[in-house]
Amino acid sequence: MSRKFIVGGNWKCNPATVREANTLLKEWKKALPNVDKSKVDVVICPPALWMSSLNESIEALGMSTCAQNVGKNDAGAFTGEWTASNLQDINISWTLIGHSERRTKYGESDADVAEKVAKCQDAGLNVILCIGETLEEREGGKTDEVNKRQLGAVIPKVKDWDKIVIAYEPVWAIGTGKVATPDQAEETQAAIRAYLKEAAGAAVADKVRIQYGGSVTRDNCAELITKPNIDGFLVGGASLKPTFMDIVSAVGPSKMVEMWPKYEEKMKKEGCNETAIAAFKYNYGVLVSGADVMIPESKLDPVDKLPEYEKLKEKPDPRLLRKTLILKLNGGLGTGMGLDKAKSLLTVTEGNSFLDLIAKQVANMKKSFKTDLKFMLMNSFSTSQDTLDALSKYSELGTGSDLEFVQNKAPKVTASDFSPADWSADSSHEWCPPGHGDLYPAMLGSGTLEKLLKKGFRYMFVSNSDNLGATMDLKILTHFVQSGAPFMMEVAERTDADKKGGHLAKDKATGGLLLRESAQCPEQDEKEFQNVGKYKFFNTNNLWVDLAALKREFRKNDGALPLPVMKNSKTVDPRDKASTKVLQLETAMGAAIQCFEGASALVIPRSRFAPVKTTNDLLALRSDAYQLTEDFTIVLAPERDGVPPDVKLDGMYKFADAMEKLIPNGAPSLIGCKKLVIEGPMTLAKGVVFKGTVTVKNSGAEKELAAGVYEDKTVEL
Ligand SMILES: O=C(CO)COP(=O)(O)O
Repeated sequence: MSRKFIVGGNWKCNPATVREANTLLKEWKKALPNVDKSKVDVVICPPALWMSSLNESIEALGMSTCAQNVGKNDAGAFTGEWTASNLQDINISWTLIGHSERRTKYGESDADVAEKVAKCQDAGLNVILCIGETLEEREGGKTDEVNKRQLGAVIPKVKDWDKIVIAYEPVWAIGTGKVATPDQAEETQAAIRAYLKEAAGAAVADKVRIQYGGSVTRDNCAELITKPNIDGFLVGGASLKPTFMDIVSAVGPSKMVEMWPKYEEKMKKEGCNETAIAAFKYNYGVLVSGADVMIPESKLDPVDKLPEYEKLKEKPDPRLLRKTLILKLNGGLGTGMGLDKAKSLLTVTEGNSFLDLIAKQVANMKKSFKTDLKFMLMNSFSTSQDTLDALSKYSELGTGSDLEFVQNKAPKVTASDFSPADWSADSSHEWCPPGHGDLYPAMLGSGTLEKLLKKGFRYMFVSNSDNLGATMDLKILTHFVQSGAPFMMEVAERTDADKKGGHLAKDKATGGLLLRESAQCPEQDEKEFQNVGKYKFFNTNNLWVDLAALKREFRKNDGALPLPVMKNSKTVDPRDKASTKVLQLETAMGAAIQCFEGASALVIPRSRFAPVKTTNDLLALRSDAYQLTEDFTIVLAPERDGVPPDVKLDGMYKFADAMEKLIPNGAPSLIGCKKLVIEGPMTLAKGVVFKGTVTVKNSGAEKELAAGVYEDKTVEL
């Protein structure tokens, strides 16, 4: 049977004045003018003194007023008490009974609670009966026993079960910010229902609603409410905020309840594993909860000092290499550069693709460290085959599941109603890769994490395959391991050119490190976001992860890492702008820094960060401004003094094949070039040398720029 949801707001002895209470009700009215009573009951428990005066406004919102307590007595000489009938008399038809604060702070026994319930039954009052175990009891394995005892005392007094709601509130979760995990709450509430069945019969067990209470917020409610034995919430602290209405909305006409079964079925049919499903469910839950993904300035402190690569003192320990995996993220298609295959197949320099260079780097590292380094790739469903083919000539790298694991797929979400996107013309368009934050669930779900740990691997160095500066560095590995940090991010100093990208910061509340991406910055804080003097560091996506700590985090969070979720608006068929609007839910792997307590960061030289995002980067890389070293890394020529040339190609060269046509004879010399701007159709002859700041323009038909030295000038062809 389906039970109607019920959400309670237990204000306890708050707020300070009745005026504030009225203001809160007005805020709620703005946020959600009227609750859909057919879907959810909402009861509000103000301090007793205000019940009468607030009742009308509460009812006007489609909610009911609920007392926080009631006497076990009838009318008479009971100073300070009120009776169940008194409540009925002032049109209050609900009360809480047995809240843990009444039990622990005012000595209410199971017998007192039972007597109160009996009085309410006689008066026809609805009761929310609160039960739950203390931390000590949970840790002593007594959770179910305590709940049974508290509930068992009441069962003989109940004649009308329609007037009873149970609120399971683990005492350790009340007001602590420590919410029970959805699985913990579900497991306990299922046991409560099983006991009800045993003691009061199947019909009762089936219809009685069981709320969960204890640090419920709008951020965690969407996930909890998907559990079959959680029929709503009893909310304390979060019910004193305007955003309490987000909890009501998440529970009432819940998209999660309505849509999740469809997603689950779709993902199962597609063969997605449990971890992939759990990861998407978390992301979808965040979407439908309407949780605020913004990180305002007021919540942040800047990070001023960090350890620096040049100052590391640890003595490099080569033994650690045998416990370390080098992982390259290779899920990206080079769509931005007009490719429909893995971006890493692009030729970078001297006939080598990114993959060739990576393979040669690894072979070289094995030689120089005299160790058999473990190397793997995370591919996506669209890059796997091409990549394995391209790497087959480097058999010493490994093959099959020893060489790769494949990123998960996630369903696209219809933007208008959050239903699973449907595109029968080509159902492959209904799926998308869920961002590189999927690294963690993909490692877990593919069994790779477990396999590596079993084989004695403990650490992972992960970087993007288009960052050829990201090589294994024993000094960094040793520093990471000896620091004992579970997670470490290589960061570089932001310059004006990086001000639009994300930055590292400290969470004011916890002191922990986090990343703020531009999509997470409220508009009014944009100036501070771009202040590179204040927020000095950016994430290079070269990350170091303790695999044992990763496994612990998964365990702690029910098999999903709670990474910030980004909504990417697209059309279901990316090439058909008129097709259905969809949202792609993505996470970023660097954001995991906030999930690990004690995570750290290291400032590295720019040479470890040389990504190729555009054909501008590619042209520069192909030129003599960069050199290919003996260990197959690409570094800036020493003459450049650490500063890459600033190349701005016309939009017509955005795609790699167009850029190839611009330089049919190879890249021009850029070793002495500060800035190069190319505008209009042209080709560069063999032997073109740019120096200083040069602009080349052509507005007519394609022309060739003749060989020669061009220095600090604008050339019109
Ligand atoms: O006691 C509670 C509700 O009755 C829960 O309080 P919190 O939501 O503040 O943890």
